[in-house]
Amino acid sequence: MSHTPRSVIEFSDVTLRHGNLTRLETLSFSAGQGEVLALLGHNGAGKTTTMHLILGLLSPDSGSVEVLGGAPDSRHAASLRQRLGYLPENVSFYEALTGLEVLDYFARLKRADRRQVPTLLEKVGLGHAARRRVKTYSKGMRQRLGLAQALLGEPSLVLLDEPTTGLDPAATRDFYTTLDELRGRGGTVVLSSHILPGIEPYIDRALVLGGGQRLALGSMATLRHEAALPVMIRVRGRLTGDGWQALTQKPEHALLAQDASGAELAVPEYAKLDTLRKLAVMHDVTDIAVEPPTLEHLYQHFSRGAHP
Ligand SMILES: Nc1ncnc2c1ncn2[C@@H]1O[C@H](COP(=O)(O)OP(=O)(O)OP(=O)(O)O)[C@@H](O)[C@H]1O
Repeated sequence: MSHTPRSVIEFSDVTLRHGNLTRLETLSFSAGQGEVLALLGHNGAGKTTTMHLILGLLSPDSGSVEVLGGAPDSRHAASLRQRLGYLPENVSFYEALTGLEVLDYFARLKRADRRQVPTLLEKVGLGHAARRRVKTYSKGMRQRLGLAQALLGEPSLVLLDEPTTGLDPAATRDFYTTLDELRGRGGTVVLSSHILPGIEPYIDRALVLGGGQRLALGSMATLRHEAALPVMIRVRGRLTGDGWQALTQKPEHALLAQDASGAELAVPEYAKLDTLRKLAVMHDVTDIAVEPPTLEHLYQHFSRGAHP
């Protein structure tokens, strides 16, 4: 029997203005239990505003926001705070405290079990630096401490604003592995990111915002289907035969580059298999690689022309 995940976040036609400025306009989306949703958008697109509405720090002018079964700007806020973790965009801590002391302080604030503090520091790779003062931490170490803070109390929902800023590639991978664990135990994650390469395997859906509006929402498969961008086919070999000439002259094929070692063809999805079949039997073809549009391509496609 198929199981529909419970909705953890529900935005219905949310509009928020500030004077003449529209920060969000009729934004609707939901996020389910155990889902990782990425918020993507240029500077000023409305990502942080969306997070602040989820946190109850802002209230919509019209429309409604529901988080874990209630409005976050209502009396529901107190119980919500216990079940929610948040890593703000610019994280800062008391410099004179050690990592252990900082996290212990936040555990007390959040009324979370303080015994989990050393384990969390280990989990984010700060075990060795737990007793060092935060002022000696690098940017990446501060970011890891911020993540540990957001994970205190096993939250049902975690909001992460630009979480991988300042992290090196290994730390970014560790970070996403931690998110996978969270998702594995049914936690919901909403993260905003400018750093697109590499995040595809870890997110379930992406919400592309522009000028406070929803420009696209869906899984990679849905976004690829909607964008209908061509697939890139890289062919290796000395491509001179009649078959190759005929293929590149097809109106739906775009020959992007060609030299003595090979060529790049952009082909619509519907023509992909037919093209591959033809390439596979050509004697001058020695290798074929197929690259579907990446999240970065899709993001560029959907946010083209969007104003902040
Ligand atoms: N405190 C504020 N008062 C008034 N307007 C604001 C405030 N904060 C943000 N805005 C405006 O709201 C809109 C959305 O901003 P928001 O910070 O949500 O964007 P963002 O997508 O998070 O951008 P960034 O990638 O730069 O963090 C922008 O037009 C911005 O100028």
